[in-house]
Amino acid sequence: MSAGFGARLAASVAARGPLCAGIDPHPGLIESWGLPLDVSGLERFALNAAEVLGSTASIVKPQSAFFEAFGPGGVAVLERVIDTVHDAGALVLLDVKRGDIGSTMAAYTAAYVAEKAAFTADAATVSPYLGFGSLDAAVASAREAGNGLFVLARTSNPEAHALQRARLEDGRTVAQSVVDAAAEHNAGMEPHGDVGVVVGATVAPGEVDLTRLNGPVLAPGFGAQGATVADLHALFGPGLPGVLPASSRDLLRHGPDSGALRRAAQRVADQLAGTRESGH
Ligand SMILES: O=c1ccn([C@@H]2O[C@H](COP(=O)(O)O)[C@@H](O)[C@H]2O)c(=O)[nH]1
Repeated sequence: MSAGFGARLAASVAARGPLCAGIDPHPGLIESWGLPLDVSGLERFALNAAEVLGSTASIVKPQSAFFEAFGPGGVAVLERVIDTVHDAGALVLLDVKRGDIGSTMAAYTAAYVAEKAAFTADAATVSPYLGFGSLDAAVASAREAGNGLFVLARTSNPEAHALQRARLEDGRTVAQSVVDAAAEHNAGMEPHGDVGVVVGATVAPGEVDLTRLNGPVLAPGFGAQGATVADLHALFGPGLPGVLPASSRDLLRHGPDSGALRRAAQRVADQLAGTRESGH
């Protein structure tokens, strides 16, 4: 078994900074790159983005939905994107947001993050909204394979407020209970555990307490959804400890020119690295 996901992620972030670069081949973006809206256009778009972003960011997050939308041919492109990102030196977080009863989660885990998984991602996003316990077997087999999971806690979209800020009988919010359950899985792991959470960069400061998490935090909503570096500071504190700010459209709009896309990603990576060095 290779080093655990938490350790591999820490090493990659130490080398390249915390930017999580997203590959979301929106139809409008594929067309804006002058490419046809078919599997050949998807392939050129996604492999170009994978080469460039995979050599700049510590972790790259392909959004599976945009590949699935093209059918089996699109899923085959997704497989090649994962290999291309790995060849370029970054980790792969596959954004699939799977959630189901435990026995079905075992099949999703076999697809994405278990030993000899069909897709060779380093981590995948999962939903705890069938009960956090439905993810227990997935956590165990991802960990056994040296891979990780990111559990949706407090997502970046405005529609999530009512559900995720609702209070349980013990007074905690639903989102906080997800963070606390992830923390239990990460307790005692070094440098940190392999069960991350998703907390949108658009969320109001103070809503979730991450102090006991001991795991990574994926923060989408940075860039195209409006959150800024200042918002990241306000929400997560100085130095952004363990936080992976995620940006997709706001980077990809700089293509198809590889140099322009690379410079855009490097600019954001430098901005975030400066944040960590100066601690503000
Ligand atoms: O709370 C969440 C969880 C996941 N996402 C995903 O992240 C990217 C965001 O794309 P942008 O273009 O940077 O807005 C996308 O794949 C979402 O499905 C999220 O936005 N919020």
